[in-house]
Amino acid sequence: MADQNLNLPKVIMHGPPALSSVLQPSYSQNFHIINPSFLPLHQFISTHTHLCSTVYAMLCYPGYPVTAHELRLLPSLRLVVTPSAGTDHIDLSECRHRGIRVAGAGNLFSADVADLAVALLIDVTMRISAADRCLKRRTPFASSHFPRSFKLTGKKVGIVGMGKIGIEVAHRLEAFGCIISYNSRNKKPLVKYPFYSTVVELATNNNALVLCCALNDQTRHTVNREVMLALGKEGVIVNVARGALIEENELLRCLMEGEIGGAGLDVFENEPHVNQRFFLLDNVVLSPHAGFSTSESFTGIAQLVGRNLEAFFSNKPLITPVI
Ligand SMILES: O=CC(=O)O
Repeated sequence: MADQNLNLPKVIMHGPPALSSVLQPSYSQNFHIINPSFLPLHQFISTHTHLCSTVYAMLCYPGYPVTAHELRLLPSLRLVVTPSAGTDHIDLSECRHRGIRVAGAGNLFSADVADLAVALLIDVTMRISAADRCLKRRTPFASSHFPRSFKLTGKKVGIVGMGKIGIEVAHRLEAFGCIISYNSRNKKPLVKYPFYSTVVELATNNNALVLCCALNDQTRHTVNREVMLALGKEGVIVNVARGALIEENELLRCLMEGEIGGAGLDVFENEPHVNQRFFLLDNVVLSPHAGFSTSESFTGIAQLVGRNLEAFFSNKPLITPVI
């Protein structure tokens, strides 16, 4: 445990052992940080029942589920903070039910994630990573051996999820002369782009799909074989949201059989595991869930997490509330 001062408000970590680095040292001094380190949360709590009975806040991390079970283990818990925009690892309805507040990353990563989405789309359509691999294998002057790339200018791009990230992607792609349309839970009155009420229709009418929506029971596996076939043989899928939005085995099959043109993926269905069949495909560009790991944003999130904890323990409004 990093801090033995039992008079400070207790914050329990639920994530990778290095999760405490998501809090600036200046903030850490204000809290009694409890870090189970390599122990699973439930095991740590069952051997430290007394200590954990007065934990009011949890700092969690995507990939480490905060289910009704974990929440029940901490009877005094009143706040969950995640250093992420996505909250699919947290049982929000149980939090609501128990009156537990939740704070996230707000808009902090939107620009970085949108930049990465556009970078992946450019890379897949212009075959930059594939060309780089080709030259480095010392293939004699690559361009004559190399399959033709595609223009991005003038392409029709459908965005799934027109939230903070989706809108940033749309603005960037407009500068490339792309024609934007979108799908989301509901048509957004303030969004000027054409709306399609299903992802299949969006795919039918576009050359590329960029996935920017939240993962939930309605959106899980929203990109299935029907969507991929509707997108077509030159279609490209970019995913910077959550891996389980796509039926990954179908994606692999469609990529291998040439049913779609390519994919740019920052997220995977079984993270941190990445299906190795992707490594064999030249029409795929991969990134290790890095949309939110710029140095600037890392510094920003370490401050934001601390500010949310401070606000909560001083009875002030959360800075970036989810609920
Ligand atoms: O995946 C990253 C995030 O949800 O912020």
